[in-house]
Amino acid sequence: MTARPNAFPAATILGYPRIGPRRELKRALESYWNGRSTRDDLSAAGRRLREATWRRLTELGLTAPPSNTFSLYDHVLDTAFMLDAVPARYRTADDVYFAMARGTADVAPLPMTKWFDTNYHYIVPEVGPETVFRLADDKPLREVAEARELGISTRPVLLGPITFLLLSQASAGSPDGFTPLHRLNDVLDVYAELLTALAAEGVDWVQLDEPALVADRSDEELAAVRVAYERLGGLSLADRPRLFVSSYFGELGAALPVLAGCPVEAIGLDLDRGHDVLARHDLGSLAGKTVVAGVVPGRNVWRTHLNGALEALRFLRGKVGDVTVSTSCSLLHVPYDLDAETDLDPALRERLAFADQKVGEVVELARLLAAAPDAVVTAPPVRRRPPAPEAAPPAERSPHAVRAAAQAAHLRLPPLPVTTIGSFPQTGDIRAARAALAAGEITADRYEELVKAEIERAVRLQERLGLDVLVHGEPERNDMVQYFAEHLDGFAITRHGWVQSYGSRCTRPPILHGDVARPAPITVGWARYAQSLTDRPVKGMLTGPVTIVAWSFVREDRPLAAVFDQVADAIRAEVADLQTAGVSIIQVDEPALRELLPLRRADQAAYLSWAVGAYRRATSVAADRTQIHTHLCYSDAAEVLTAIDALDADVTTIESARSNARVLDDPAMAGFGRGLGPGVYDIHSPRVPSVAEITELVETILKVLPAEQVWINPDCGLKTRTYEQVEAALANVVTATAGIRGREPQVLLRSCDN
Ligand code: MET
Ligand SMILES: [Zn+2]
Repeated sequence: MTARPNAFPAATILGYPRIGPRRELKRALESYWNGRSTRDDLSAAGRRLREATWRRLTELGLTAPPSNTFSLYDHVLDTAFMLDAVPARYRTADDVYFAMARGTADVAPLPMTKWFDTNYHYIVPEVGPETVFRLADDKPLREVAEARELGISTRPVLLGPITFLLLSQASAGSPDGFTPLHRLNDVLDVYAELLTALAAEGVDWVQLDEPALVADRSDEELAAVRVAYERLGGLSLADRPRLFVSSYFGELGAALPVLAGCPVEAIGLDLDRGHDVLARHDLGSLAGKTVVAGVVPGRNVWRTHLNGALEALRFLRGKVGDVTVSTSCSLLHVPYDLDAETDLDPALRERLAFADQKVGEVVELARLLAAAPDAVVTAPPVRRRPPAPEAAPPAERSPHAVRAAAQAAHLRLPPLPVTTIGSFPQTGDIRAARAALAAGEITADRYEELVKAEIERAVRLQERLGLDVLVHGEPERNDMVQYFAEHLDGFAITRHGWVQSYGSRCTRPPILHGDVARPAPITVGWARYAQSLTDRPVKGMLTGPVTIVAWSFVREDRPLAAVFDQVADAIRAEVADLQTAGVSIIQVDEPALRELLPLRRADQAAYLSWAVGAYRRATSVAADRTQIHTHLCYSDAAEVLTAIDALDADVTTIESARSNARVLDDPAMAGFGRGLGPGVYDIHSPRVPSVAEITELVETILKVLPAEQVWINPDCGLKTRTYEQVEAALANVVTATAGIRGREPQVLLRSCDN
């Protein structure tokens, strides 16, 4: 790869994981938060990780690797901090940055939400008319200098101004009609200052990430894109580095001609998700710019089909001239290195590429592209997608009214039944037992005894507190998806495949690589044991097909809809077996229903119909008198309410305590015709809600929903809480419910309870 002066490197990546190959950052953060180390220790840990990353990327063949892709918590938070968008209430905290991320004893943290359609979560900045922007932190410059000391020049990566503002929320008290985008000009002042400072440091190129441009954008937003990049690109090349605006997670759509018309030197296209862009007639408008072609998928763990990628690169080169090989997005969303996975089946390993292998792929593709400079592909390469399967119509259950009557007669529950979402606290003992089993230090029989003891503890507690529908507490599960993946054919589990979810939190997504099937019942033994301990109904507890797929790395050689159906069939077999074992209530959780929702509205209906189809396929084997529950964790359920409704579960539990049941203000919510349990206990906080608070919340709910539809439950599972907190909180939930039942018995009496 010979460098032309000021040319963009021939191969690059948009970003790299930062948590550390052995989760070093997680350890460093947690030790700092627990007061076991200093801020300096934490900074030193960060420096070591950055150094290791730049050295590794250089060794793998990248020139000018990206910098400023590291973050102590989140890159959106870093951007807010850098621009001094720090709400006043955090300014007096000892550590302002972490106060915004995690809150303090006095102030709640900024909200956190999902980064587009990934499992990464970012901190939502707050921007108001009063925010005074200034360049308050020089992190991008510091990282450039730090790398240079190692003899490595880097390309700093910044979150673009448009995406930053579109992801921000208006601060409380902003006037009606205000949106953060109204502050664009002020934010651009700071970006301009930063660009000038970077140029003074000798930086050649800077990357501005604008993933928000792959979602539907209004004319006003597109106009803002033009304003931003005419302004920044309009700076003279003495005062700024060359600008590379990267888009990812989909196609640029209407933003493509806008960006193409701006004085920026390079534009990044996601050719994995946005492969169809190759057929666009306006690609020629990119001539004269460097096109950074994201042909190596950054979001999955599969090897790239090098021939197909090369064909796309050659076609693009024929259209636009200067082409660089890249990943489709940052590699933040994949594990570091396949070489660490020595236990994986070699045949599967052959098919996989983690971050380091993907770096190898971009380098190899750049070599192949350069090796035949005249090779041009003239017709846009079409991606050979596997054919869509025949859509099998979802099997139907009887109408809800019929089921409700059968269930009422069978279950004979009191009005406002009290239940929980599934998990009880995961004690240190049960985690230790699982580790001991994995290490071969205890036998499977001993492990079973320990799990049974935990189940009994949870069941006895629920009986003593007076809950109406019990759970077994899920002590046997390390994670609600991994547990099922470990028991189904077609999945592999990695050892070190951690991916950052937020802050210090990581998940290890299973790899769904083959045909999914259930070789044997998974949960039936535990469910049967739990039910044998009590006369009250104990819910069977399963993870739904959509969530299993959403939280795994999924094969791409079959259509997604077909994969959903296979997973659905496995769960359906489990539902059938639970039912045969005498379980009368089965909960099939779908907390990830919204996660795979496509970013563009036009694609959403098709996704929701597969997702809903898979859920119904999994649950429609339930007899009328078997009550199907589902659980979703978020409060803005209204967004996918039609889909939730279409799941056709008999009872749906959602989060609502955190938002004071505001979820019910949505008019759509009032039309929801089946059982609904808006959470009355916020399990995300160690606080124990009082009887009065819970009573008030239930009363708010009863103003909107007919009492015979209402269930009383926490917001989500209890696994992250302690037994002490859970016992106190659930006791208050039961007391509050009993008070309300006592007060309004006639209203609450169910027609079937005569
Ligand atoms: C993220 S939703 C969690 C549902 C699961 N049944 C639990 O209680 O833990
Ligand atoms: Zn939940």
